[in-house]
Amino acid sequence: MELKIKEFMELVKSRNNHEPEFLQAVQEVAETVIPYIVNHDIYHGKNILLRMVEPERQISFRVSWVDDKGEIQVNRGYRIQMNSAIGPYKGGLRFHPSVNASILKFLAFEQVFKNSLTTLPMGGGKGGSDFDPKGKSDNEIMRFCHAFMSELCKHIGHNTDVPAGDIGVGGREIGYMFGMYKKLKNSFTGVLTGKGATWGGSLIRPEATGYGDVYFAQNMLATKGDSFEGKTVVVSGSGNVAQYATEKATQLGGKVVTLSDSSGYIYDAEGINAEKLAHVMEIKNVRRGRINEYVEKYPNAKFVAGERPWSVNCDVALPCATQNELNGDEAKLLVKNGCICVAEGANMPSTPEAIHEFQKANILFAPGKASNAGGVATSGLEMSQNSLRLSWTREEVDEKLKQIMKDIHASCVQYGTKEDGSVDYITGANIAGFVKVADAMLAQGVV
Ligand SMILES: NC(=O)C1=CN([C@@H]2O[C@H](COP(=O)(O)OP(=O)(O)OC[C@H]3O[C@@H](n4cnc5c(N)ncnc54)[C@H](OP(=O)(O)O)[C@@H]3O)[C@@H](O)[C@H]2O)C=CC1
Ligand SMILES: O=C(O)CCC(=O)C(=O)O
Repeated sequence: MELKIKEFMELVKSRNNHEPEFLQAVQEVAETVIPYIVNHDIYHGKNILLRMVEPERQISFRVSWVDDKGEIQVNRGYRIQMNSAIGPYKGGLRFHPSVNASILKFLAFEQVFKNSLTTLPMGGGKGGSDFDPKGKSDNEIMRFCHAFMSELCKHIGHNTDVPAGDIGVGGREIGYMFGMYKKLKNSFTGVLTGKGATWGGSLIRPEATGYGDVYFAQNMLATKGDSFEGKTVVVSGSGNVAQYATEKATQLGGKVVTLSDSSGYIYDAEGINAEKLAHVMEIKNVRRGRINEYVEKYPNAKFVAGERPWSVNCDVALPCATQNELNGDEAKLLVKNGCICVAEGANMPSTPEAIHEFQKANILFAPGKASNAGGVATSGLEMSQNSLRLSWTREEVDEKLKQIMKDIHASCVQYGTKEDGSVDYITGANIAGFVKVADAMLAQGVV
């Protein structure tokens, strides 16, 4: 078996040698899915996984725009259309200076499995740009989004590829991109999700990734007869996912004591309650400031510059910032300090060494492709509402989201339960995600 995995990875490496994040994501899937393929004759001789690691289409394009000083700026835009076996390509757009083909391919690859897990008919894709939104004026953001969409619009469509937000892309950016798409195509369609509630968006979509992450952790804790009540929770990030994970964990009786951004983390031993979270949202979503501003209003809290929050004692950890933000040593520290549950809100935030530590300690660990799938699932619900030309209430969407997270948890349990009765959520998520896509690919032949 190890030889098969090694041979497969050597082939993937030879084609994608300079893409470490992509190789990391593929390695994790290969280790869990190849043994499953070996034991299931229907997949033999079909090279399904080899087909799945090759994007169906990879688009890269120039984005030229004019900044407030009148200077011409050039960025690179991308869309990776990874797999459309079970539905139109679906996945977010990331605007961050670190964006490159490796990062977007890892995200698009994971998206294929995640979207399959949601139970909804969505293929996988991802895109974005190396554009840095930090410090840009609102007009500069608008001009960039318009320029980006003036090319992307040629490659997407409500039945072809439906992008959404990710790091650096929220409601504001989706609005500007939607406006340009509509103008260029002269057509009002559900081509993007994460739209405003009055122009085709779904209620609960802004909350969905963070809420879904907490619902997933709630399901994991329930397998041990446990809950969020009275738990100390460490959250990283302070963007969309972190904010709503904090809100839901608090509503369920947990006490969230940290949030972070790329400059460091804040620690508030008294807990980040609803009022304090509203202040974080004001700092981050309105003033677009830094997390250290929190301690100006709440001086009992402290700001730790240049560090991540994983040394803080907790019962539950929710990494909600970015990939590879939690390493092996930090995982060891979390376990040593009593953490019993880690549910990834971000995509691939734990390094392979960190995952190894969590698995060695046999604590509850959920990979992002399962635990953060609530965001894209609610995007799927937004697409359904757009097709029906209807809007569901908050309660209706939240109920559907809860049920989807429960179903994803059940799929992980179905495919990931080990002989000793514990659940390997990585194996469960990868195999459950794989089976649906692979079966569709088999049915559709070699295309
Ligand atoms: N939005 C969604 O619906 C979904 C998002 N995700 C994933 O969740 C994660 C967070 O996304 P989201 O909340 O939407 O993004 P936001 O842009 O709203 O927030 C990102 C947060 O992560 C921090 N961050 C980003 N890059 C780094 C870095 N290199 N080092 C430290 N901190 C960093 C940011 O800090 P700073 O401002 O300093 O950069 C910010 O606090 C990502 O991994 C994303 O792929 C997954 C599923 C759906
Ligand atoms: O809602 C979507 O389509 C995208 C969400 C996303 O990018 C993700 O799940 O990582």
